[in-house]
Amino acid sequence: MQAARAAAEASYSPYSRFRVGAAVLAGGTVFSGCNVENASYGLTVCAERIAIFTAVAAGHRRIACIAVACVDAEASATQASLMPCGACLQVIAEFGTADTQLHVHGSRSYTLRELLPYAFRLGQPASSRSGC
Ligand SMILES: O=c1ccn([C@H]2C[C@H](O)[C@@H](CO)O2)c(=O)[nH]1
Ligand SMILES: [Zn+2]
Repeated sequence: MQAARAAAEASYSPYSRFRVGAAVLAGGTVFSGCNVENASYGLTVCAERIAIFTAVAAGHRRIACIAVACVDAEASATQASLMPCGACLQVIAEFGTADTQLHVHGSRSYTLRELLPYAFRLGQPASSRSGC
């Protein structure tokens, strides 16, 4: 959670002014990311996916857990629904397991099973595939 909060400081969020940071534990190393927005709003990528893709780019295929922090949460009227979005849950499903813990905004923790009980999967998970 500390790494997630630190990562949020680099958030590029001039449109939403909503700074989010995420940190994943993979192979004993913490990889972090922040949300990166775009003038073409739909191109925005969440902090969670940046953190996970950074871990994958470093050679990891399995994430142990993920923490997400929004440093602007206290000022936000949407505080009650600060949960990872569906796209990020699907990406967590790709590299985690049903038991992967999500530590959300310092409030409480959830398993992926709780938040995405019916994740879409194609055969073997990415982590156990050989080759690419
Ligand atoms: O779990 C979340 C929810 C939202 N955002 C980002 C996307 C966008 O930049 C801003 C507002 O939705 O927050 C994240 O990074 N992670
Ligand atoms: Zn997301």
